[in-house]
Amino acid sequence: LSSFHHQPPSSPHRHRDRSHASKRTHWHRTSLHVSRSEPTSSTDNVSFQWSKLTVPQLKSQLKDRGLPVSGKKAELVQRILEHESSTTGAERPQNSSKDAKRSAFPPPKDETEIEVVRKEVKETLSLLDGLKIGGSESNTKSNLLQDQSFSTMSSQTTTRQQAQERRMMESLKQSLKKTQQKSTDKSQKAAAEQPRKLSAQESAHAHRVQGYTEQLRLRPANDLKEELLSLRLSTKGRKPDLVHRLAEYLVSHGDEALEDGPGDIRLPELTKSTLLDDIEVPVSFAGIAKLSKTAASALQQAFGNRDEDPEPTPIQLAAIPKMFYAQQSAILHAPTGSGKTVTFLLPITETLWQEVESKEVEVRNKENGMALILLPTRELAAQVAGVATVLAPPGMVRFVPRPMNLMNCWRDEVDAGEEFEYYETSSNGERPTHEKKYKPRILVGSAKSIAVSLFGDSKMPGSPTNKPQGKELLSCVRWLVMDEVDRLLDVKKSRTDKRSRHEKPAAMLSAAVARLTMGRVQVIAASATVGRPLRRELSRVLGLHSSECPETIRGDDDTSKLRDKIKSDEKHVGRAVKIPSTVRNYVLPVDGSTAGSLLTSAAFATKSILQPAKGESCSQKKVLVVLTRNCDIKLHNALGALQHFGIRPRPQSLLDVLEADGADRLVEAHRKVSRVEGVGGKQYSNDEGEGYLLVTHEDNVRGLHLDRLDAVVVVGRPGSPDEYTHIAGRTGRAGRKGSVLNIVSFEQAAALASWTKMLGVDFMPIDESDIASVF
Ligand SMILES: Nc1ncnc2c1ncn2[C@@H]1O[C@H](COP(=O)(O)OP(=O)(O)OP(=O)(O)O)[C@@H](O)[C@H]1O
Repeated sequence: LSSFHHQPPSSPHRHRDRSHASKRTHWHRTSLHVSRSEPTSSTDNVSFQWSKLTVPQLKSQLKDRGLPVSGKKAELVQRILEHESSTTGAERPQNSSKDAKRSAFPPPKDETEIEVVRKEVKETLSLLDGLKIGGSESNTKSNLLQDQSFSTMSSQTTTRQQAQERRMMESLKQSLKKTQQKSTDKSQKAAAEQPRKLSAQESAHAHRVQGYTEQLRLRPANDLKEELLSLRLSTKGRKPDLVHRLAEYLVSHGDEALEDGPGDIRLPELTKSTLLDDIEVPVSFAGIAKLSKTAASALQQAFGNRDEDPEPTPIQLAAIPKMFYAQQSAILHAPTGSGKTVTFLLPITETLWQEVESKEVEVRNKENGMALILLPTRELAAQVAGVATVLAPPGMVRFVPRPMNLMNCWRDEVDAGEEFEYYETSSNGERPTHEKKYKPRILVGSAKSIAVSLFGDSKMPGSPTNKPQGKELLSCVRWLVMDEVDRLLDVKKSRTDKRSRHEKPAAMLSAAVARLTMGRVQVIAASATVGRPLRRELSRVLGLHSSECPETIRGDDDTSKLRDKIKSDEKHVGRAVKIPSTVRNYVLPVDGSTAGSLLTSAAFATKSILQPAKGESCSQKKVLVVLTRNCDIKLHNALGALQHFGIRPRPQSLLDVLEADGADRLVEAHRKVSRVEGVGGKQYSNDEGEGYLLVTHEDNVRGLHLDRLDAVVVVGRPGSPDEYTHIAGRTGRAGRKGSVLNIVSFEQAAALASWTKMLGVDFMPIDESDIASVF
């Protein structure tokens, strides 16, 4: 033993020499066998041999030597080596059996060995378990695991057990080898079968699926699920499954599906109008809806000229047939000033004209179907009511300027009867017109006025309209229109945004209409800014599953190329609706972000824009100044400052201009500013050449049409890119040119520039001295 005390274990050729092992009664485990017959003097070899021991074995060795057992394996080995080398040279009582035992290559304790074996067995078993070896092995395993009381046995029993265990180990290893062999055989077989070549068609298919997969992988799983739902495909599985399912569908259903990029997967089957397939490509209003005489002449007068019929805008072309003939619900998504108002009004007014002219329809009052048109502001409601009045059968449009008893809409005029005759001073004031007038069928108002009229609010003890009558009224609704729908509903931009605790008036009204009509209502929503969150919210308030949300119909703004476009590609509809290309966007950065500095710059800039051209006594420009929420400037302060600078025409508040005492006067006043009278009837004299300067707040400009507006001066940065779209969209409407001048601080100018890509516009910096020449 003493000759071996510095010898580390040799390579563990287990059981090689059974007779030898059996002689060493205190060495039980093969893993620790050391061949005394092969001593080595090389230090490296010694270290190598020690390092072949497992950590528990090394620790046990250290313990035996009274050395610390902490540290990494290398440290343990090092510690033993150091100890061994120090003890080798040192004088020590060789005869002491205790020391001999300690310094000799250690006969480890039985327990340690047993622990080691147990660990090995466990590892092998788990390996086998992973390979799912059959019943006999698992039985062995359970037997083995049950038999765990090694440490308490006598050394003899332990030896016997260890021999038995060793045999089991051997058999387990054999099985392991066999299984491994089996699996390699299998994979070799599979590999041998593989080289079947894909046909050209199959590989093209695989290639296209791969292409789509790569694009779709970038989309969030929820978007993919939404698309799958809208296709009525299963949404089960993990994201790769969803991607593959969608990619397969897209490949088998045509490439148009991804024309707009994977960001907004649009599928031909869903966007294609089945109606348009049967109709010759229409380029006139008469082609897209059966026009009444009134509408035809109004549209001709407003949008046509002597030689040509009026052309519908892309959104009118895409949406009117679906809404009029197919009575389909829709979300109209088109740029500002693209004619969405006529798009949603025409299907309603033309259906009413048909009913009026039809002899079959007996009842011509609200029970036959009402239109409820909701707008975010009173002024916009007045504007829409003005257009509707021109297009609808006389008397059918009722504007709700403030909360009121809605039943008065009918009571005021006549208590009973289908229709009645009335005299109205014709618009040019020459002689009375003798016309039939019908009972109201179209209610137009701000969502708030109508909701308070029906449900009351915290300030009113009861609702102005009798509740059962209000319910009856809502159950008669056949068309529910929400213009500027993203403003009317509480649209959460992200899933983490919190919805306000109270429902918005439009949400309450739509939910009530959907409930009372049992979903038999044609919903038309419109805005220049429509996104997924809006569709989600709309589905929610209507009580629909997201797959049943009304189809989004889009129209781009290139009216001039309309005819060619439709002929070449009927299915294509532009994806992102952006600020019209006719609008130029300028930025005037201002030193300092205080209200005072912004206002002063705005006043100077407006004065420059309104400078009369050579030969003009006064400016003919039409300018709107919009005060954003974040500039924090009060309307009266802005008006005061502009007056102080002596700007001509005199600045006026937009709302004051539109404001009038009484509903009809409001509509009238609005007509004067907006020239919505252009749709039909006479032209109100708005002194073609005369310019104006209107000032208003960001919240009030949504949807308002100010005819021939040349420029919008935006003071401060609007709240969001969507808001900017709506503000800038007051100019450059219906194909006309327009300019927007943003008066912002340097920081805000940088923030504005970050919206460039999103809005699809270039913000051009401009110097104060260049404004007069550019505008
Ligand atoms: N087919 C047409 N041809 C020419 N002009 C049209 C046509 N249809 C509508 N217009 C005119 O375009 C202008 C803008 O229309 P409208 O107010 O409906 O825009 P909008 O799409 O509702 O815009 P916003 O999103 O700002 O509310 C109006 O003056 C309208 O009379």
